[in-house]
Amino acid sequence: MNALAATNRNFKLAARLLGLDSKLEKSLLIPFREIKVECTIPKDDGTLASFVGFRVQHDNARGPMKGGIRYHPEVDPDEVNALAQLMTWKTAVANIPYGGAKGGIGCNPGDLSISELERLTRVFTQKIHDLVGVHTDVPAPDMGTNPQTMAWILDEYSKFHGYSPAVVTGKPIDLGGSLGRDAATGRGVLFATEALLKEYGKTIAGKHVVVQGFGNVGSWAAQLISEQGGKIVAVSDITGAIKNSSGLDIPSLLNHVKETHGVNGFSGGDPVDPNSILAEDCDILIPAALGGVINRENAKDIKAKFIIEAANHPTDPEADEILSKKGVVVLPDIYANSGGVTVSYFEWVQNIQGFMWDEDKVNAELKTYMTKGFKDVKEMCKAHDCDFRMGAFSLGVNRVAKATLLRGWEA
Ligand SMILES: NC(=O)C1=CN([C@@H]2O[C@H](COP(=O)(O)OP(=O)(O)OC[C@H]3O[C@@H](n4cnc5c(N)ncnc54)[C@H](O)[C@@H]3O)[C@@H](O)[C@H]2O)C=CC1
Ligand SMILES: O=C(O)CCC(=O)C(=O)O
Repeated sequence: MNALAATNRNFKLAARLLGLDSKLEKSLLIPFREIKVECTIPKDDGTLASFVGFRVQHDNARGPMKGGIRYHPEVDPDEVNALAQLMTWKTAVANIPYGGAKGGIGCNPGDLSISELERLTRVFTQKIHDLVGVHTDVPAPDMGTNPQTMAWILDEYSKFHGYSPAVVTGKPIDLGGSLGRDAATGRGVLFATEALLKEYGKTIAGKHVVVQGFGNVGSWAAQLISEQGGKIVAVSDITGAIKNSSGLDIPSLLNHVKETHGVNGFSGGDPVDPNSILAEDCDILIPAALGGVINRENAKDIKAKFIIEAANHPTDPEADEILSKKGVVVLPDIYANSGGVTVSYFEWVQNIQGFMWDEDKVNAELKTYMTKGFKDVKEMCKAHDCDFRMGAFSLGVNRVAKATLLRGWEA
């Protein structure tokens, strides 16, 4: 099932659980605006290269639309639509005053030089600058983008609208970025995991953990979980996969990745087939890379008792059914990876106030939001006798539906 069909399916199940009026259901499903732009740049060798960029603004009932920008060869309109919709429910689950959006450019950032990436980012920003803004739509990093990408967007946007640091989040600290944003999604994954395990009378100490994806989210999650005594027994990224059943030395692995740009070849572990990493023996599985990786083909092989969705839409609905029958507990993306957008919200608030928080305050506030989010999701699970995915979807959809009804439709 593609990402959009899967996300629509989960939304519709939640809408039924809540007994939403069918007209309201339809209006919540249709995106507010879909933008598709052509971005042509001169490459370093003087030839031209054309790319397609997207920004889907899904819903703004609860506030400015918010969500990352992804640079990846597989970016397509359906996927961006699904990811934008997920942002709407995610910001509502986190209870931060935003709607949802997502963007992307179909490109392989690894094939482009820094100056080509800068030109591409600037052309994309020129094409969308009048449709984003501090109080309309606030982009942030996602797969393949980073604080430098946000700095270029900020600079290009500011040429048209005056200096506007709050138009993007996930910026470099020197340009008004928030302390703690870099680690925030991974730290949120740690807090979510702790909250879930507590529910089962367990802690992270000694748990065997597998992480798929070792970029911003996966590497921070692995580092913070290992600092709490969790054993990271296997990790993978685009370059390969490694395992060590006594636990990988994460600080050494981080150094290796800094030097070689991938986990492949790390001497503190044995190479393993990246295609079988999800089936490695562990207590906790953390997908932190692409969507749709847990599907009807491989769900039966998963040995983890808990899956914490650090990636967006890593689990297909057909896999959800198989996992549920196996008794595997899945903590869904729209709660589990909401730490990133939550600290993006703190960054936006700091920019608007012209004030900077220290990192301890950022991390403490993040913990408060993640803990409250878990409690709210759990209450929905209890009220509707459903799993965590439906608990989170019904919580998010209900909050957006309430805001939509309060604002009304009168023209
Ligand atoms: N950056 C953020 O704040 C947030 C990111 N996410 C989600 O987390 C996931 C990861 O995002 P980031 O860490 O920001 O991206 P990133 O670009 O920093 O890292 C992506 C990682 O995935 C790996 N990867 C790519 N294809 C792979 C494959 N086929 N198998 C295994 N690994 C593969 C890459 O090598 C890299 O290690 C995405 O699904 C993203 O949407 C969710 C919430 C916030
Ligand atoms: O930090 C943000 O605004 C958005 C992060 C994001 O794209 C996500 O949560 O999937």
